[in-house]
Amino acid sequence: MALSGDHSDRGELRTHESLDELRTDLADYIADLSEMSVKERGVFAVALSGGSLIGLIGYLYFLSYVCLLGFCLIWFYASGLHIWWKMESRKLCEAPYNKTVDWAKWYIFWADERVVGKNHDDSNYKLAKDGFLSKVPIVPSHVHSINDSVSAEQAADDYKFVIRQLVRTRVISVSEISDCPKFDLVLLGMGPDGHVASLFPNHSVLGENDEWVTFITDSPKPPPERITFTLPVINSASNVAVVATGISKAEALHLAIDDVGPDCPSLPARMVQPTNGKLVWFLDKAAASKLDGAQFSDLG
Ligand SMILES: O=C(O)[C@H](O)[C@@H](O)[C@H](O)[C@H](O)COP(=O)(O)O
Repeated sequence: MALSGDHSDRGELRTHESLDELRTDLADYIADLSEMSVKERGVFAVALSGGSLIGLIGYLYFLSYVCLLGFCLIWFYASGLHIWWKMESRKLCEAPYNKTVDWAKWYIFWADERVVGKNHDDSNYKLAKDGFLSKVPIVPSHVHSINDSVSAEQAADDYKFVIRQLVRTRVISVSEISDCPKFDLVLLGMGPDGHVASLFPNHSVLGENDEWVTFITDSPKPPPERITFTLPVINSASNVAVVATGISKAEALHLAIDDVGPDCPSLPARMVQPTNGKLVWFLDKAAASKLDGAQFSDLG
């Protein structure tokens, strides 16, 4: 059973009993936004991040290897668990969404990317391609990954250029308030330190207000070289979803969401505050365990 509630100005909280439930709710949420955006604008421009998020909308590639080893798969089927799993969980790349979502209208971007080759195991593009993009009929030319053959600085510049072209042609909308691109949806994970995209605590990049996309070469989470959307771009989106699961995220979520006074104003996850858009947090019970004051109500 999912619990949902608004948390003052920190957006809507959706806390789930299990990852299967979270997956299904996230898939419904994204499918609904896609439908609305295609109806209104004819397209759906979505920015992905890396990390466990992709495993929740698609598959984590390494799981295939595990299953290929045989034991897990045989046990899974022999025990009948697969029937329960199919009933409880729906992923965005599976039925019914693989048929009902208008994939041809999707445009894919990355809110952050590691500056490595596209075939490198650290690549967020590879993670998304293997686990999600290759499972649904998205038009290959609508997938905008970074230039992986140049420096981090150049890759950020090139990505800005690509985004600017697509803002001109209105594939990506533009914010009425700033001149920032306005993505229909920015999907973020959150690290145990409260980082989102590649915006890390106490990093100077948090103060970058002029650029749409910037780069870092000293990421505390490897690999060190990354490009990232800046806060003004994330906060100009029509919808921002932060997906965080597991007990390791609990303290950072408390600092990002609860009323903690002036203690944590510069925690990156707390700085996610869409100006005109909607912020939704997708959590499991472990991640939500240190939140206080949340008014939950049954989603039914
Ligand atoms: O490329 C990256 O490293 C990510 O974009 C990063 O921001 C990630 O989303 C968080 O670190 C959460 O990752 P987990 O969900 O795996 O903890």
